[in-house]
Amino acid sequence: MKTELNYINFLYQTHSKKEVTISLSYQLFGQDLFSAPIILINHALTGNSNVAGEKGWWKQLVGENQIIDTNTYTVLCFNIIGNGYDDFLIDEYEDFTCEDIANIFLKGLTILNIKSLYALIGGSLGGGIAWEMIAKNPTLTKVFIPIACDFKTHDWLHAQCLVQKFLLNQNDEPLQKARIHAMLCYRTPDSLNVRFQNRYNEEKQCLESEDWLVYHGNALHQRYHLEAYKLMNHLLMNINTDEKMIKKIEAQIHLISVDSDLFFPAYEIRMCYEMLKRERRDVFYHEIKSIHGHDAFLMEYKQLNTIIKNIL
Ligand SMILES: CC(=O)SCCNC(=O)CCNC(=O)[C@H](O)C(C)(C)COP(=O)(O)OP(=O)(O)OC[C@H]1O[C@@H](n2cnc3c(N)ncnc32)[C@H](O)[C@@H]1OP(=O)(O)O
Ligand SMILES: N[C@@H](CCO)C(=O)O
Repeated sequence: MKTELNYINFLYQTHSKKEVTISLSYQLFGQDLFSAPIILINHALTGNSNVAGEKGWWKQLVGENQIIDTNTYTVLCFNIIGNGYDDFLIDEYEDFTCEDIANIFLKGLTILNIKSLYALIGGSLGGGIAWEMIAKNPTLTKVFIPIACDFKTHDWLHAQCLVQKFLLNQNDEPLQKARIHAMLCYRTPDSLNVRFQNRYNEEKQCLESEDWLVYHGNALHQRYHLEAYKLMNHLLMNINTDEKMIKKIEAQIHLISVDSDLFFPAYEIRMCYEMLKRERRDVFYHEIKSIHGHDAFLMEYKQLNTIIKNIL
């Protein structure tokens, strides 16, 4: 399996009219390019191009003999520029929109000479970027699987990202505090209450739920850059795919929601399904049942794997 980082360099003008030199990094897994069907996976908020293998963030889904089987497919994953995984960070993060990232990924595909994909899959923010990509190129892929995301950011998600922005722009442990707030949006009251049952950690003199939140704040602080988190939050806050264009998408579309997702509520994704269904036949809706909320797409692998196995 190939896991080294590769780079594509080009000039790009952002929607805000800034000329930037882009060094788009990516990883390939599985079969050699052009020898097998290509699946592009767009990573989620704090993910990266390392989707499979020992440290792969989606190794429960992608890899040898996994549902997205690298014995069968070429799996390609770009890093959202500025995510820091390739040591590249962006200070002026508000120069970029989700549409820019979609343009940059599409340009990357063109430079790699990839004219079409077998499947385009994205989770959360990665799914939002995938929506923007496919709206710009409706014939890009045969199968489109956006997971726990929608083609636009709705008000409640925008509001939570605004709180994230406030936390990220203050000086007292900005990344840790923002992550703690975000964890509450990725989960649900039931997820925490059922799991922790008000248990108290005598040694640490706090509730176990508090210790868990603090752990996740510190864990992200150790593995992630503040600048990258500001950018990802800004992108999540501004998914805004042109609704007229999504009706032109030619792919078979499989929308996957989580019934308890607070970020991208299942009813919003069902509304998108119903809108698309009025125009066409090959659109399908799947729902993960979980008490865990948005992060269920990183936890409920039995369900996710069954859904994706039946699609591919
Ligand atoms: C696309 C992407 O999301 S990128 C990468 C995947 N995402 C992340 O890593 C984001 C951060 N991680 C998470 O949100 C979660 O770990 C998930 C969604 C991957 C899994 O959630 P859960 O099943 O609830 O796992 P949980 O948060 O309890 O534990 C994860 C790890 O933290 C550790 N941990 C959790 N709470 C504590 C604590 N209070 N003290 C010490 N360690 C802790 C666990 O031991 C576990 O370690 P392990 O991975 O070495 O086994
Ligand atoms: N919890 C995941 C998904 C958020 O959408 C992450 O940190 O990337």
